[in-house]
Amino acid sequence: MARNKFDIDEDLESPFDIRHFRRAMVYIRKQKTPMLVAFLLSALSAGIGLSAPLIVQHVIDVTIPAKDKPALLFWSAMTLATIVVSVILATIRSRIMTRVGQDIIFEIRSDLFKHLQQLPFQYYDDRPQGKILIRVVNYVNAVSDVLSNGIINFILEILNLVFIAIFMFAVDAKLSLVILAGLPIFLLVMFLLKTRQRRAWQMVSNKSSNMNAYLQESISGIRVTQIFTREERNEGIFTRLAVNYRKAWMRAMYFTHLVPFSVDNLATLVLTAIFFVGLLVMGPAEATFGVILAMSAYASRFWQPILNLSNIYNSFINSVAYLERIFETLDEPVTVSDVKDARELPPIKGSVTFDNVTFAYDPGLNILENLNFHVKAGESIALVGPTGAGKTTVVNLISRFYNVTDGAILVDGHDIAEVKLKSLRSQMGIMLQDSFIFSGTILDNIRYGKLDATEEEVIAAAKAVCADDFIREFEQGYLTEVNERGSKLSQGQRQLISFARTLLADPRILILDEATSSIDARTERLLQKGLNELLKGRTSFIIAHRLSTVKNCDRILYVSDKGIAESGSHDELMAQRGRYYKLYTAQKMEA
Ligand SMILES: Nc1ncnc2c1ncn2[C@@H]1O[C@H](COP(=O)(O)OP(=O)(O)OP(=O)(O)O)[C@@H](O)[C@H]1O
Repeated sequence: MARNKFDIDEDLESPFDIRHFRRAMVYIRKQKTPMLVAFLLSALSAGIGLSAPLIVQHVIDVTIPAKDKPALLFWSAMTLATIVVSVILATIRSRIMTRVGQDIIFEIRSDLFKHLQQLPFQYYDDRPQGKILIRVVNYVNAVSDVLSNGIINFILEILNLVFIAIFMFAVDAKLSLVILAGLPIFLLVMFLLKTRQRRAWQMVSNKSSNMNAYLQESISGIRVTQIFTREERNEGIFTRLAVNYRKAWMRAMYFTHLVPFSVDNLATLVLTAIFFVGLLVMGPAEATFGVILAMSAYASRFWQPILNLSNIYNSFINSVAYLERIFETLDEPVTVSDVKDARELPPIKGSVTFDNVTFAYDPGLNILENLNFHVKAGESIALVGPTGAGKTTVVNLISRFYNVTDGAILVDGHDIAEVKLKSLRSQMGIMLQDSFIFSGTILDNIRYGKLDATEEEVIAAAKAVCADDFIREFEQGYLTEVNERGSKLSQGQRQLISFARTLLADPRILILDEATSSIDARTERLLQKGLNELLKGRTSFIIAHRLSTVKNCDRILYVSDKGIAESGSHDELMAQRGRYYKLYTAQKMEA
């Protein structure tokens, strides 16, 4: 059951939960030295920057009236120096923090990727891939700034505010009170606007996630879309998602623009109040031109840190939701993993026993019930039966892609739930229905599971599965680049390549799920010969709908009704005249 379809919004308005930030401290702590350096540089740069209005006031009120040219030159040079030093310090800080932000992103993303690689099939069965991608890419990007710059900026803006207040009061206390009088109105406007702005941006994030999920699904399914000429309808769905995104974006931008607009207006109001109080109430003796100018400069600077603090607060709140999603992914239990005292599975001979195995993907809906069978090492077993009967499920359980709900599966007498997964899967060769091809060369693809295989070994495996001929027909042969999913290759060629990949690993147990379904009859006959050689001495489970390909197996299991309805060799089952017999004769007649 998909928990989150492409058109279902995620809940991004989480209550502020300090635990997420505490957990994020693991990443931040590693960066504490560069962050401390950046903080000191910023504090220094801000302090130097704040002294400029004081210099201006001194020059206007003292130096110019005294016509003191050397002092004027000195203060001009000082002003220039404050600007240059501030810019240099700010640049260094920005470089350091960009690095810190990227390092944090790198760490979180690596942890996510590592975890995603371990998550069981079940996790991927349950959610759209696009939404997983968004977590790894967008959400991590979104939190990096808060985790790196957010904390430093938060402290800096508070310090900035305190310093501005000190400088302001040092110039004139009365006019400073005028500025402070605007504060309650400013805070109220901020509170009202910022909450809406934050929600609006969360909506943007949600709509972008939905669009991404649908886009991903559409790209994966493009062939089916075109076959069924669903393009127009899909465009309709995409348009709806894109329109929702645009609406959300427009609304978010409306608030984003409204904030500085309101701040500017408020700042102008306060400035007017300064002029009014300074000129009309205090008079020119007390409120000199220099004082008015310096106070105007501080007044306009005073709102910026408050505005920045409210931005930081909003980012913190948003990040909580993103962090929650990131940590939720990291906390997703690896349900199929090594148990506490898991043993290494020694080199196996290849016997397999299903001991009263019951299995359900979704609780209560058993796909297999009390399944019992024993396969001797070296035996070749065919699993046949109607669509959806559970054949793939049986082989997925042998490789422990899912845990059994009840009972046990034994390989050479070892319960597979108690041995190390790696030691189990490395002795198995599994060829799934979907023969996935990765981007890279054909050689890389065959070598995928055995990186140290020599070129000769790769070629030998390809020859064994009759893939060598068609590979050599490509201009670049084994070095031909194939793209992800192998769209340059035919379905049969993809199957042959993944066949070679499976065999190269020289497994003791071989699982072939519809491995030859797309291969033409002539190649299949050739393949069968090679295969018979290769299967010798190995235990094999072969799922095939084309019964002609499995009739030579030692034993055929007819899977149906949550269990095995018939079991025996081809001849035995034909003699029984049961379900296998019916299926076989029906196929024979069709042929
Ligand atoms: N990931 C999953 N989550 C929930 N149910 C599943 C999942 N995979 C398969 N099923 C269900 O389990 C049953 C058995 O599926 P399975 O793929 O094992 O059948 P099969 O015999 O291999 O079919 P086919 O011949 O079509 O490949 C089906 O009813 C299917 O709907």
